[in-house]
Amino acid sequence: MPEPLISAERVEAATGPALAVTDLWKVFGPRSDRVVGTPLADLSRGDLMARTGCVAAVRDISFTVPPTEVFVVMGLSGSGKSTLVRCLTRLVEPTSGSVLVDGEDLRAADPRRLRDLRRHRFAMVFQHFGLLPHRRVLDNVAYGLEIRGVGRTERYRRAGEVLDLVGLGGCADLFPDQLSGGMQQRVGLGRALAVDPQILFFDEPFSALDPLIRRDMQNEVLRLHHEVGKTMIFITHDLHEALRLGDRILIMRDGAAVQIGRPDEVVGAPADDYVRDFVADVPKSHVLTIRWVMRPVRADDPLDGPELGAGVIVRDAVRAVLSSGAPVKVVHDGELVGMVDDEAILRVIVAEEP
Ligand SMILES: Nc1ncnc2c1ncn2[C@@H]1O[C@H](COP(=O)(O)OP(=O)(O)OP(=O)(O)O)[C@@H](O)[C@H]1O
Repeated sequence: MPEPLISAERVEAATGPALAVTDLWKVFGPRSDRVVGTPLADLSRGDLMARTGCVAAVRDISFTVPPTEVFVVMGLSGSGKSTLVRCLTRLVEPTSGSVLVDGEDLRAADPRRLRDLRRHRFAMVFQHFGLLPHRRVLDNVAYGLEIRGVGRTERYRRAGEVLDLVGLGGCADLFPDQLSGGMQQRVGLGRALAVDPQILFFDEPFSALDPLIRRDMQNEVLRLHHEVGKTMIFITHDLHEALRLGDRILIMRDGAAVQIGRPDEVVGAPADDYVRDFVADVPKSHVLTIRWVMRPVRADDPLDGPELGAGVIVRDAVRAVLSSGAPVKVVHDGELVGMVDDEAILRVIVAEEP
């Protein structure tokens, strides 16, 4: 029987985190193994370089990613995003720390096991699509299955299914250079999805696309995520992309994690001035939930007005709040947790006026 696009057993088996990263370091340079655990590790990047010639590309990072989460790693150029994500598949060897994939210690995997994991559990989507120019779109999508030894009929069947999923149903027989950049990246997405990976890694996949196509592709990722429910690790240097796609965002600076949080947490409670500056221009009403603008319930509050969930985005609550005669009740898990009135909503909207 052909494998389904998403294997149900795997979803059920994945009860723990899909990925657990603890105290991860990557130091490049001479005698890089002599930095972590010594006072050198506390030096700034510049001082460490001056003293030892080493770069701490990833500094003591820990996080876990539950199954099906979209986890975004965001930071400026040189902040260590690519190195971090490469450590998660051991394309770069971590200097210290641990990486567990579905509970399995990745650093303990021998080369054979590592190859197996890369073929069966991980898939990558890169900025430069990495398509095989002399192969048809269908063969490009089927490539990972071919490497796995899946028979021709089955891999074409599966590749055809995935092409439909990524909106390229009519393009199977074309060659990559007959497609636009956005379509080529859809092929890249299809190729990654075809192998039914446990974790999909995206390394700045849309940076080379123009803004409209880029937005299209972001929507495509959201749609596909909704349909296939994969765990996704997505690198970007674009805050807006991070806020649109991420269930949670890890913000990196000079190799370290400055903040890890949901988009509303990053915008509503920036961890420091660096993050505050980053999010200063974000339209708050597009990201903050009403939890961030509600006030405590007062004894004299009328409780017969409408109610909204605490997770509703402010922008989506404007009409309900402004058209209600009474303050709107904010509920979470069936409990009344606060009230939102016109004033709170208008304060957010007015603050966005240029
Ligand atoms: N192989 C390497 N050898 C030495 N230093 C490296 C190596 N790879 C990366 N670095 C350094 O590590 C730091 C982090 O680089 P990394 O590429 O991970 O950052 P990034 O946030 O992904 O940046 P970009 O968005 O420009 O790719 C940089 O200072 C970089 O010069």
